[in-house]
Amino acid sequence: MSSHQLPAPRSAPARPGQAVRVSGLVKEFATGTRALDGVDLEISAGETVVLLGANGSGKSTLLKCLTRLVEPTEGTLHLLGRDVRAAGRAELSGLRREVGVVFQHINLVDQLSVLTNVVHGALGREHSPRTWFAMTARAELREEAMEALGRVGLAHVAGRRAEQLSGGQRQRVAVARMLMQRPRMVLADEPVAALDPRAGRAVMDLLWEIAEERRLTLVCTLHQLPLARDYARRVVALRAGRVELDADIAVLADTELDGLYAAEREDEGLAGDLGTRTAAHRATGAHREAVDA
Ligand SMILES: Nc1ncnc2c1ncn2[C@@H]1O[C@H](COP(=O)(O)OP(=O)(O)OP(=O)(O)O)[C@@H](O)[C@H]1O
Repeated sequence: MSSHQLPAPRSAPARPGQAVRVSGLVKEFATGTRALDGVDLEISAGETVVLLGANGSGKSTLLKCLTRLVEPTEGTLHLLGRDVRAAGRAELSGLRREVGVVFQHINLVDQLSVLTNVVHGALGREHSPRTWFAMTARAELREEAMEALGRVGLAHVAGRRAEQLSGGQRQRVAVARMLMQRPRMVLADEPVAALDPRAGRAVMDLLWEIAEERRLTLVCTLHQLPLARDYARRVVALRAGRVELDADIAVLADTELDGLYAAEREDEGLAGDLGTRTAAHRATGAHREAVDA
């Protein structure tokens, strides 16, 4: 542990039905950048949340801290009912298996077939050590992978090499691979940033439909406000490592959403308005719909 990392304080366990419970989360990188500066956030199991905020506001760092891909500096962190900061290596690996990730940069293995890439999504589920080749040969996994490819509308490209696919198809294959993990929760970090509008919407449709079908908790960072309008219900916005807004998007004016991307020097007035709005929503509980897992 580096000198600026404090031990995790003991905290009350997460409530049943709660997927994420973050309190006072701080991440200070070795460079001195305080990417997260006291984030408090609760997400119910089965809830979908869109994370907004300007470049550098801390969205990716927050997602990475949730599974300790980035080690938090301070604060408490519960995910799927477990104390993430107290988790040992085995518990953390188990937790990561339950969390599917979809990133902007799609890391398929180009030289392998689409089907093989999808089969490899089951790697984390395998308890006995197996080689990739042995796994790929297993009929039941290939069948399940074909079903996952069917779910994302790409069964017809199963035999092609991944390098032959378009960006939109690759991202849908990444979703199929993530399904093989049988996750309880999905973290999507700008999943459509590199895609054209039509392909982007196809991927967003898939993520939202799958989350609903399987009652998955979904946390998705986005930069495109029109997409946030069309898909989000609850939005959480970060600014400079803090939660600036946590509200039902339906009640937010376009100017309020645009304001999240305003230059720092314009922050004062807008932050005041948004803070008030956030507090009002918290008070009524209107921003959150609990769905028991
Ligand atoms: N590994 C790192 N080392 C040092 N600083 C980092 C590291 N990763 C991120 N940062 C810094 O932390 C801050 C938050 O970055 P982060 O990537 O979380 O923001 P973001 O909201 O996801 O941005 P974007 O929308 O551009 O992806 C930025 O100032 C960034 O430069």
